[in-house]
Parts: sequence; structure tokens; C-alpha cells
Amino acid sequence: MEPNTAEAETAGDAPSPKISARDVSVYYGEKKAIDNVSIDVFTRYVTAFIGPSGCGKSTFLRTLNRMNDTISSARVDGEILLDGEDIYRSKMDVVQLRARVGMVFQKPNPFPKSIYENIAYGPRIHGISSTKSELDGIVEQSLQRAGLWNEVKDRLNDSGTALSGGQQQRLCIARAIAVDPEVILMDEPCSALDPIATARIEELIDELRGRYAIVIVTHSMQQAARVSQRTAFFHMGNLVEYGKTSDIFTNPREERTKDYITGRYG
Ligand SMILES: Nc1ncnc2c1ncn2[C@@H]1O[C@H](COP(=O)(O)OP(=O)(O)OP(=O)(O)O)[C@@H](O)[C@H]1O
Repeated sequence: MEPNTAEAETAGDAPSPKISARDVSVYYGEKKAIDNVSIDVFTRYVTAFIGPSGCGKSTFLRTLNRMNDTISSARVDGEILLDGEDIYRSKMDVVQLRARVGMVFQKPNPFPKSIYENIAYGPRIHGISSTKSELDGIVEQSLQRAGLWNEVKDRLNDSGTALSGGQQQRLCIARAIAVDPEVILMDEPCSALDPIATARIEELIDELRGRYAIVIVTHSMQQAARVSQRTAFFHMGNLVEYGKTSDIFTNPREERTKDYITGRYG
């Protein structure tokens, strides 16, 4: 049964959240980019982050696998729990964390290596596979799941960068999948793609949500409505509203959400 609201899920008999952000604020130097955000993200849901440019969607997304660690001025307050464990605790292995919480970026960024190596690299460094045949199996399965296998199976030794933009993005998704993640974060994964490649990625997101928690930042409200089951609307660093995507788009509770989805600003 679909619960009525995201809040109901956290309150009652629903599954426990995969990621739980509690009172999270993010600063760049003195500037506060995210103000006290709490949100739960669930497996088997696509959660879309929407909101006008500069509202903090990407900043908040990056807190979920500590990608902000790479920005020296960034500081995160509050807690991000992955299966109940704080990912900001000092003992956290960040490399391991980013395998569990993978990321796909705006611009496809395959390694300048073969298609095979793009996928095999992660499982190899994480010690997931010990033999060549195991690795071959992971490469095939990851490319299958990313909907790319049929297009590349006869040219696994070609460079990943020689693929089309849409294929490169599916390669990057396959690379994330190869290390057996639990969550996949996607930061505007279709913004560099044409409509056909975009549709292919959207279908893929829908297929993948059966196994993972997926969080997607998107500028496109149509995309959020098409691919997500939960939507979070951010405005000026605040989480204004979070709930079922159909409710957010047809019956928002907050005036600011209404103004945004009806195109009054953004
Ligand atoms: N590396 C950084 N250093 C300093 N300020 C930053 C940095 N990255 C983002 N910001 C600031 O933080 C705020 C939120 O930016 P962020 O990129 O997270 O927003 P966004 O909603 O993802 O925007 P967009 O939709 O345009 O990508 C903005 O004011 C931005 O200028």
C-alpha cells in the first residue's frame, strides 16, 4: 500500500529510511547554503529534488555521500544517517561510503579508458571480484542493468569516451552499479543529453528503482513528475515541502511550492 505522505512513512509501519538527514545545514565559508534540512529517503523510490537555481539542491545532494568534503570551504552541520549510522563520523571510510552511495554527474564523465575498464575498475579496487571470470560477469551484468550491453558487447575494448553522450551517461550509471551500491545520487543526469537519450535514461531510472534508493536533482518539473515518487521542493536553502510527487504537483500545501510549479518564478 502506498502511504499518503512521506511523513506517514517515517511515523508508522513503513520501511525504515535508507538515508535520514537530520537538521542538516551546509555552509560555504560564512554563507549558509542549506538551512536545517531534515528528510528521509527510501529504497525503491525515486526522490526528486527540485527548486530554482541556487536554492541548494546540488549542495544538499552532495552531503548524502560526503562529496562536499572535496570543497575546502564547505562545512556540514547535523546528521546524515545511512541505515541509521552517521556518515560524518570520523571512522567512516569515505571510499566505501561512495561505493554504497554512488553518484552520477551532470556531464557524463567516463574514465579515458576502455568500456570494460570503466566498469571493472571499481569492483577491482573494492576487492569485490577476485577472478577474471567474476569480473567479466560483473561487467556484463552492470552493462545489462544500465541498458547498454547490447550496444557495446562487441566493443568492450573501445574507449568509453568514444560513445555518444547518452551511452556515456549509461556507462557512468553502469560504473556506479558495478560496486553494488544501495543509493544512487544523480545530479541533473540528463541536462547534457538530447530528448531521445533523456527518455532512455528516464526509463532506466524507473527500472533501477526496484533495487536502489535513487535521488535525482532536476531542473525539469516534467522530469520530476515523470520519474519520481517523492519530490522535495527547495527554496533559498530551505526544504519547503516534501511529499508524494503527485501531491506536490497537483495539491501543494505551501504557497511557495505552488508559485514554483505554476511557473511564477524559477
Ligand atoms: N563551491 C562553492 N563555493 C561557494 N559557494 C557555493 C559553492 N557551490 C555552491 N555554492 C553556493 O551555494 C548556493 C547553492 O548552490 P547549489 O549549486 O547547491 O544550488 P542548486 O539549487 O543546485 O543550483 P542549480 O540548480 O543552479 O545547479 C548558491 O548560492 C551557490 O552560489
